[in-house]
Amino acid sequence: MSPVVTVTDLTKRYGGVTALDGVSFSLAENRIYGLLGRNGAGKTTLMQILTAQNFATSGDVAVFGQHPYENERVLSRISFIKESQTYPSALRVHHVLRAASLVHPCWDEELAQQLVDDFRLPPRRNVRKLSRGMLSSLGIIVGLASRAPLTFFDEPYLGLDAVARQIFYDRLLADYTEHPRTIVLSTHLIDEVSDLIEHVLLIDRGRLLLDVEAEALRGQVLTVAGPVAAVDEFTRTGAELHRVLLGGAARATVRGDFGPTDHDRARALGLTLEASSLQDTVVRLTTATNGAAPATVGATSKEAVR
Ligand SMILES: Nc1ncnc2c1ncn2[C@@H]1O[C@H](COP(=O)(O)OP(=O)(O)OP(=O)(O)O)[C@@H](O)[C@H]1O
Repeated sequence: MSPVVTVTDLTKRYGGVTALDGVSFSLAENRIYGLLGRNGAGKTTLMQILTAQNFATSGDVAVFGQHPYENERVLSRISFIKESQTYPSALRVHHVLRAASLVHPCWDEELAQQLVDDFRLPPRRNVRKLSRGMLSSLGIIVGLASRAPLTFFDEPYLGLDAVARQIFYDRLLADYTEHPRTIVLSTHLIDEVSDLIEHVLLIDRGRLLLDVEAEALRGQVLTVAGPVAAVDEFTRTGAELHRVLLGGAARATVRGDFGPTDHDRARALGLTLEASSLQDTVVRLTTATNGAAPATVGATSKEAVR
């Protein structure tokens, strides 16, 4: 099946700032992607280019097999929900939903109304009078009810409380299960979405660090803990990303091609072994690339980054 998005050697420079640096990947049909990375990594720039709201400096993008710029056939199949979306101040909530229904051919009005109830949005309230979280809810409703074959959520939940965020995750998963499509979710709340994400794209300083199935990643990055000598022995077979020393004990995050025999090996060495959380993996990978020098710590809670 041909990819929904193909990005080839994409570079974007803003003057002296390289926001994207030779990025290549593709997005398959009917998957949920997590687009992750630290502040300033280049995530928004990438989504802007894919949705024709920004220009590449070099490289190619194809969306549904075509260039997205001024391409109505492509753009009508995309929904892009941004952090801090603004609306013309004269509009009320129901006006925004009506306008969105006109530009998104797959719009589902019943779903939109159900989400308005779920998020307790007052339909007749002027958008200027919505709270910060209510504005985010409105964006999320547009993103879900548009049912676009390619949907981008760029940090969609500024100001949204924990209950509303959970409603978003639940409704997204339920609707995606019934109406599969390609969804790209960019977020810093990695733990909250780790069960939703099927494929991870991790960007760091404009470069693609990871392009991997979430399930495969879970087996590749492990946290191993126990006596220092035993941890040293175990980590010989992987790339160590991070270590904490506590007296004679160590806790290390290690990346490698691990299998069942490694779990037996850890047990034989008297070590505990567990899969790192997605958030921990992202933190370790994006701090390990700083090239920070290893440090030694005593029996404190301070961390030594390798
Ligand atoms: N219009 C612009 N002019 C100059 N530099 C820009 C512009 N837009 C973005 N940048 C820079 O490009 C880099 C990538 O920014 P971008 O907004 O894509 O990152 P991000 O991963 O979305 O960050 P965040 O998670 O903080 O939203 C940053 O260094 C940013 O300062």
